[in-house]
Amino acid sequence: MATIIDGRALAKKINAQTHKRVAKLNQQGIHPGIAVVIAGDDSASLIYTRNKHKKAMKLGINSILRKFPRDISQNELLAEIDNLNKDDSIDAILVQQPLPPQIDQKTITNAILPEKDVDGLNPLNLGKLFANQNTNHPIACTPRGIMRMLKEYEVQLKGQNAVIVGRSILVGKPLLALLNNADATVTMAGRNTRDLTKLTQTADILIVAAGVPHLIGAADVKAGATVIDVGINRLSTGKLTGDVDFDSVKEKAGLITPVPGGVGPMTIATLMEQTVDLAQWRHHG
Ligand SMILES: Nc1nc(=O)c2c([nH]1)NC[C@@H]1CN(c3ccc(C(=O)N[C@@H](CCC(=O)O)C(=O)O)cc3)C=[N+]21
Repeated sequence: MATIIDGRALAKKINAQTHKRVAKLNQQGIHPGIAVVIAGDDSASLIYTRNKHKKAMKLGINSILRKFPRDISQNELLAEIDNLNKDDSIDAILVQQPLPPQIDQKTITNAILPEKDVDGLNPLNLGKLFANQNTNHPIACTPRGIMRMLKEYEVQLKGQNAVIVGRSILVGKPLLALLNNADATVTMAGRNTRDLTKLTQTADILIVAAGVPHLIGAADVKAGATVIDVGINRLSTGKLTGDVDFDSVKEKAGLITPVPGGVGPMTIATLMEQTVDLAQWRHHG
């Protein structure tokens, strides 16, 4: 029976620290602010947006939401980002993914000032991450939150086999760099991977971000492994479920994150923390 990683408890601890940091910055006349831009009505994005907004208010972070219809043009969206880049009250800009098909994700990502890129997706920030530069640069919040959980639960990374299922720019790729920088032996798998089961069975650390409900069952997992479930799937019953069959895998894994209550709250806490980081870096270097 695995130890269940309590993402909510750790997020609470981080949020308390963030709250204190915000109060301190306020005394120096600095008021951290985040802008979230959303186009369309993807359900995961709406959950995220709602939770984020509530949390920001609670921690004293200014939060503005710019919501656009799904038929917004790329130029309109770029103009909005340009305004936020120039707005001195905004430290962090997050453009929700996925974007509607008429909009090129890379063009949008490149338009966000690297100093305000709270998702860490701008090529300059991604480059610093892959180059393992220990300078102040933002890192995608879900991967950073996952690394924080692994640290909290004292999961050894050096020399361990880490398998990431899912190759997205928001989760898989930054995690590849982070785990590699921590001296793990990292394998990236995706929908084209042959014999996924055989590969995941080699994982000491298995991170699943595929967006496929219950993709991973007990037979896919090595006994005692650390299993991190990044999936967030809304079932027709309205229930949230991950990419891992929690009930069976928890009997075999050593450590496991639940959905909800695992990676999700950590992503939000890290987003808040990193918004404050960006405010601090922008004002103090
Ligand atoms: N540019 C961008 N950056 C993102 O980081 C990003 C994104 N776009 N688009 C959407 C996905 C999804 N995502 C979530 C984060 C937290 C919860 C979350 O708070 N989950 C709670 C929710 C529980 C509930 O409300 O029922 C939990 O797992 O316990 C959900 C979803 C971030 N994403």
